[in-house]
Amino acid sequence: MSVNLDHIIRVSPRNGQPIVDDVSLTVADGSFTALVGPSGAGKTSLLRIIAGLDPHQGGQVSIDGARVDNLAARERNIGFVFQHYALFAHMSVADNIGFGLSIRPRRTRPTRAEIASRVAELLDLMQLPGVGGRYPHQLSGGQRQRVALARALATGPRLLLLDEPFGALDPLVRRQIRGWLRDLHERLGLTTILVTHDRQEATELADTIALMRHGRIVQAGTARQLEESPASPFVMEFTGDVIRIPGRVEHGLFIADMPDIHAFATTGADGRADVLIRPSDIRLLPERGGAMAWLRQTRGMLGTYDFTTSVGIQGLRFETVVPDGAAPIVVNCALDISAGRIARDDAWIQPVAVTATAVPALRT
Ligand SMILES: Nc1ncnc2c1ncn2[C@@H]1O[C@H](COP(=O)(O)OP(=O)(O)OP(=O)(O)O)[C@@H](O)[C@H]1O
Repeated sequence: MSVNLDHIIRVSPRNGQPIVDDVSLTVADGSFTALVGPSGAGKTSLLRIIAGLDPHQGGQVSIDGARVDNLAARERNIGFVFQHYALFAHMSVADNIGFGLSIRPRRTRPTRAEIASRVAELLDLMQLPGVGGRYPHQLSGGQRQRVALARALATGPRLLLLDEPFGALDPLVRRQIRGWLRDLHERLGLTTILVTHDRQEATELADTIALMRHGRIVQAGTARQLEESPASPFVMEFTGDVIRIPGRVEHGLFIADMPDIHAFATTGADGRADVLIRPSDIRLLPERGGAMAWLRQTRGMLGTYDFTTSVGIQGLRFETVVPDGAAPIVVNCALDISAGRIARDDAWIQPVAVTATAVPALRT
């Protein structure tokens, strides 16, 4: 099932402020999409609008090309699982899973035998054979969430919405469940939208990641696209480790405030600016400055350095490639940060590195 969101707006019923602010997104049939972003970004709200659980004040939601804005949640045939979408404690696992089928109107309701057979099939699919007679409190957290998934899938939806379904599970179980969920998604030909705080989880599971902030989607694409071509400094900081180095652009050069960092050419306009760089893109240049870098630990080709400038400024710690033949303490060194991106006020003034033409560090 494809999902198309067209300029969706939802305002807070409390204060009229936008919660979802002009969001457009296309989710392809059979794809796995992750909605990520900081707390309060509007991820859950967007999911609830798709599910039909919350109203929206502007825009259109279409599923498989047909508008569903006026359809109630149960008419959309969507499966959803929320982190705290508790199972019915007084019902057995089998009754929990079969619940959605058993409350259907008489003319579309399957027989008891058909429901039992569907429940057994789902328990098998969830790798939970033999637990149908147990009660939720007799299951582990991971098992309970799989039962919640089985319940969501019982009516045969082709669209599955998951809101932090594994948020309460311990990291090991969480990782195991990930592989299994992706497999389930493929096998059942589902279209899945997952809300998660966990960047790693989104990267491992999803074909498309939509990063939200302040009710908007700031960038949507593959994990690689977001990491390699972040649309803004916020996206770069959200998608991996970043070091921010303050400085200024002057006459076509970025000049860091800190000494022993080589200035480099930029096309950005003059004024205050920051370089944002992945630590592994920082190059340590022995014999090219007056600073000292102390190798704290190594990991393969990479080393974690503490960098102290020639005027004694400390505090820059980064993991990067250990230069050939470098001693554990590299004296008289400088840094090349020309592989970074230059930002001003949360926007790029130079989103990609201009081919490095680093000039010697200025001693300021
Ligand atoms: N029913 C509501 N009434 C008023 N405000 C709401 C309502 N639902 C959500 N909000 C507000 O909308 C904003 C977005 O909330 P939402 O839960 O969608 O964000 P989120 O990105 O899912 O956050 P989290 O990751 O913490 O779950 C928040 O500021 C929240 O307080």
